[in-house]
Amino acid sequence: MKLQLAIDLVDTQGAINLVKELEEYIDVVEIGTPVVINEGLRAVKAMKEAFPNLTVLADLKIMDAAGYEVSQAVASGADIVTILGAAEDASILGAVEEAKKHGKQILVDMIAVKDIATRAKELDELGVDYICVHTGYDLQAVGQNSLEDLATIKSVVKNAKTAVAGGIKLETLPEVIKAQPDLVIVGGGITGQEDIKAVAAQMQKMIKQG
Ligand SMILES: O=C([C@H](O)CO)[C@H](O)[C@H](O)COP(=O)(O)O
Repeated sequence: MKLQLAIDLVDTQGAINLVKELEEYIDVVEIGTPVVINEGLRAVKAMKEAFPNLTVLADLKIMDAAGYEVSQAVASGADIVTILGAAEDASILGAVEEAKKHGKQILVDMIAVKDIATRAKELDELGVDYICVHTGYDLQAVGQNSLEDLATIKSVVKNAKTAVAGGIKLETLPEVIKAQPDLVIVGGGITGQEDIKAVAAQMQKMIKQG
């Protein structure tokens, strides 16, 4: 099980400053969708240049023109690129093919997918690397989480790794760990805390203990 730090609400320099403090506790750093919208793929490039040994995920949430968009993210230094599970199969295949060409990976974000079990099975067969259940900010605000969906994808997926994101905090991490995803994605549960180092260190410890 690995820990991914999602960085959403700062600029490129703010993101780099966060990783300077937290690098030793995380396995993957995510340049979040709001950062990409504000700063473009330059944020991904700057992160990879600052931390060449860290796995960098570009949270583009691609919906179309997938091969091209993945190619641009990879050229900017992304190791993993996200696409939406609701995208057409042709887009998913385009993303997978482009990523594989460069030895990179695709994470599918299942946000807003209604039939999680059926779509996860299809995506697994399309050869994606990760399938991620995700409660976005807008549904976190009404108290939802993704634990049930995580159990669902774990029961149908044969090859892809599983991931979970959305509102995970230190207090809810034990429940998430119990469900055994391959990747735990945490944003505000670290970046929004007073002592970000202590929280990240504690999360890393708990995740390593599995
Ligand atoms: O993907 C995300 C969201 O849609 C905003 O882009 C977040 O990175 C993801 O939800 C993790 O962040 P937290 O919910 O703050 O843990």
